[in-house]
Amino acid sequence: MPLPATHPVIPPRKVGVLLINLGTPEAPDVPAVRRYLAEFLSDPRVIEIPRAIWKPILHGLVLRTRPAKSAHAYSQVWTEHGSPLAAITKRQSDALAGRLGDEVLVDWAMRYGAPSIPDRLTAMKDAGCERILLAPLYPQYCAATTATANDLAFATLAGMRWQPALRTLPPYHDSDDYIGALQRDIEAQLEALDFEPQRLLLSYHGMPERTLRKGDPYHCHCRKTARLLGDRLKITVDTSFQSRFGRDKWLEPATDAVLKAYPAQGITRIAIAAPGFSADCLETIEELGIRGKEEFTEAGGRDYARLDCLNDRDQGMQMLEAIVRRELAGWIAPA
Ligand SMILES: C=CC1=C(C)c2cc3[nH]c(cc4nc(cc5[nH]c(cc1n2)c(C)c5CCC(=O)O)C(CCC(=O)O)=C4C)c(C)c3C=C
Ligand SMILES: [Fe+2]
Ligand SMILES: [Fe+2]
Repeated sequence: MPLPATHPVIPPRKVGVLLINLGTPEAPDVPAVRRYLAEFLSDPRVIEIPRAIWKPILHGLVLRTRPAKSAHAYSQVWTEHGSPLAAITKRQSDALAGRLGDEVLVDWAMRYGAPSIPDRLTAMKDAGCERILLAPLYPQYCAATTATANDLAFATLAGMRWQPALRTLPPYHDSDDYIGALQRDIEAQLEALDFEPQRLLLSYHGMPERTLRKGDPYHCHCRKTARLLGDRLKITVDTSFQSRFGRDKWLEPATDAVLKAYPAQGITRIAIAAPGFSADCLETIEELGIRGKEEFTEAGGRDYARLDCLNDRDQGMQMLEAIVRRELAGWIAPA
């Protein structure tokens, strides 16, 4: 029997995968960075201070001073395709779409800024995705990253009449696919260097130390990744935490302190990698690649190499395909 003319069009059923990363400003200038920081630093999952205390600090101090400093940093890493974080996440999404084939619609979104999670989730549902895997690209679980991305996706569904079924990608900090990809990729990058590093420093994004006491597994996940990777690599591995923000005590040791202390211990040739970042971004290219190198060489270090993240290179995409296919089991045919 034909449908009545008033019946809405129902698109053919699809499975969707939404890759999610943190977010980045739309331009390396002060107004765009201020907009980005205002959204990011207003998230109570990121700054866990009572709003009545934090809001005046954010608007009266942080958003008046930090945007200029950060915009200068962003201008040093900006590319013809825009922010490295957004450009690489888009390439990962395109490459994963090619690997998964027509059965799966792959898209990408940012937790802060554009393209937004509500916008992309709504577009996926409109395109017929009745089942969607949310894939926040953070190997180590953290409430300030994984949970807030999932929160916003769930909040988006709260406004939908016909909700898609959702799955979320679990942390993959100890998965064989991830550790193996890092091992092979790091070994290849070390091999290509024109010097032999005495140490490999694994630098993770820091978090306030109290989040560990409150039960966030992030610290333990970072340590486990480092242990599993260290067991497989021939080089001695150290671990540190970067990007301290504010006055509270953060996870230690701090990356800048480790870099400054190495030369006095006779360690003057090092490589540094950031396995917690699935894509290179401000924190890896500028903080580790530019500032970290200055700190190390000013303290007497001689040779310094920043290794790239897995990004959309073969090892990274093989790993992403494997962990995504595992979570899609029962939704798509096995490869
Ligand atoms: C209290 C503040 C912050 C917490 C907590 C935090 C956790 C956290 N962040 C990442 C990943 C990224 N952070 C990036 C930039 C960035 N982070 C903070 C602050 C906190 N992060 C700020 C203020 C900024 C902006 C830049 C600056 O002003 O310094 C980025 C890079 C974004 C880009 O555009 O390139 C990433 C990625 C993780 C994984 C994490 C907790 C585990
Ligand atoms: Fe951060
Ligand atoms: Fe721990």
